[in-house]
Amino acid sequence: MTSAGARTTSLYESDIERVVVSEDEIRVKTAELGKQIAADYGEREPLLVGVLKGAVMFMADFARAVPLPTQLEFMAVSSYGASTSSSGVVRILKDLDSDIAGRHVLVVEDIIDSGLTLSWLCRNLAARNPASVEVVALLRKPDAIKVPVDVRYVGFDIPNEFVVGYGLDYNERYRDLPYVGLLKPSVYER
Ligand SMILES: O=P(O)(O)OC[C@H]1O[C@H](OP(=O)(O)OP(=O)(O)O)[C@H](O)[C@@H]1O
Ligand code: HPA
Ligand SMILES: [Mg+2]
Repeated sequence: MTSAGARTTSLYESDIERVVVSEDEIRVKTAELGKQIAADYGEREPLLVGVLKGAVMFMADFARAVPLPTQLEFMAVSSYGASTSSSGVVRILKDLDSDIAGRHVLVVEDIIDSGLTLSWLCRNLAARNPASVEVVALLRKPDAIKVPVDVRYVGFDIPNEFVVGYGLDYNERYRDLPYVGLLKPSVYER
């Protein structure tokens, strides 16, 4: 029987130039980050804040890779819309369901590109009086950063190219691709 991952891969194959971070690399790194964070937090119970929609796959896998009791919250923000570059204007589409005052907040993000989304979000969360705010991001583009963001945990530094998969979209497509891949420019130049 063909696995769901294999089916998704073959459906999108002609749109992907190359794999940037493979399924195996994501799995191994997520386990490493989970262990490291558990060691760093010790007795402190993190409140994971996943940033919808991009972080949904990483959040689901990461939450199960942290050998600590965690709680899950989600925020939805959008700065990209249907474009491949950030508008710089961040909108809250869905806010947290609970009060984070006194909590150890760990923001879970799929990617830091310009840094605009996270720098805005960290300021927004810090204003709610949490005990701490840290960030774990699966991907970061060091050459694209426009505003500095203090990120404690990063999975992979990647080149400054538009990638899709594992939660990351182009025009709401490819989020279900099981790896992170480089989208052929011909797809967004269509
Ligand atoms: O560092 P930046 O340049 O701000 O880019 C990173 C952000 O952009 C993407 O979200 P997007 O706004 O596209 O929403 P989505 O997660 O729903 O795709 C991504 O998921 C990050 O949240
Ligand atoms: O490279 C990217 N791909 C998809 N979504 C994104 N949001 C910021 N950067 C990216
Ligand atoms: Mg997006």
